[in-house]
Amino acid sequence: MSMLEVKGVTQRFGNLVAVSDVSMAVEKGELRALIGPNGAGKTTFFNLISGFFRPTEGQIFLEGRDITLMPPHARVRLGMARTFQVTEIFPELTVRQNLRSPVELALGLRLRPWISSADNARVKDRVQELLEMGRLEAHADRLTGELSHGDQRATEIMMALALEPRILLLDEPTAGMGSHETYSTAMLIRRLHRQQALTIVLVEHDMRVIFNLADRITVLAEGKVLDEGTPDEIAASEVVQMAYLGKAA
Ligand SMILES: Nc1ncnc2c1ncn2[C@@H]1O[C@H](COP(=O)(O)OP(=O)(O)OP(=O)(O)O)[C@@H](O)[C@H]1O
Repeated sequence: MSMLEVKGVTQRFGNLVAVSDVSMAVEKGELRALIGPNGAGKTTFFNLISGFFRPTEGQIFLEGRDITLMPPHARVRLGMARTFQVTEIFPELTVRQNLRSPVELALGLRLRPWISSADNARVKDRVQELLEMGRLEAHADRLTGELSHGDQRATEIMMALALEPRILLLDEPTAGMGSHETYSTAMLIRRLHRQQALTIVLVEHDMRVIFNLADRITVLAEGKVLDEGTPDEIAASEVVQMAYLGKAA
């Protein structure tokens, strides 16, 4: 059974068909990249997967369960976590404080009026583990808003990971970064993918990141799947070169 299966999904906005009859299956432990020119429908498709939009047509399954009509928070409970193009951290909190809430949520402690010292120790240990995994220990007690763009993004990715997702959706994780930060963010994603055997779907514009990280690539153009395959297959694909890279094969 696939981790994520999208069947014939269409999203219309009035007369505009942003996503048109798209199907895609992502297997457990796979890192799938979604690429396509501007306006191809990548963000819309991501919003459909994570539940921010309900498709006009089609169905979406998470580990065989129909989640098409499920709101985002219910998908989170089933193990789907997402980061956004614009980082969603609390800049006035430290990195450690930012990580605490999703850890409490994952441990089922979020709505408790008080937390026992044993539970508090569990939260602290898990936060520490996430800081280490994200290579953020040195910044743990700094205000997140004062960190570099790359470290803020790493914090956000670790906040998503704190929810112990089975599938992680990353929306342009290297957007707005210089080459050094892009590289370290790509390495973080690779480490998490390998060490945690995590299924990841990412939308990304940076071709080096995509071709270095992805197991498979789905290319969208004008709302449709233009091609799908391994990085080598996509690099050699004539339709992709014609439509996406804008040059003759
Ligand atoms: N909420 C909306 N209402 C109306 N039209 C929308 C909406 N969201 C997206 N669109 C349109 O749907 C099409 C696909 O947009 P989308 O943002 O999904 O593409 P994209 O591949 O993510 O582009 P980019 O790479 O520029 O982010 C575009 O023509 C866009 O203008």
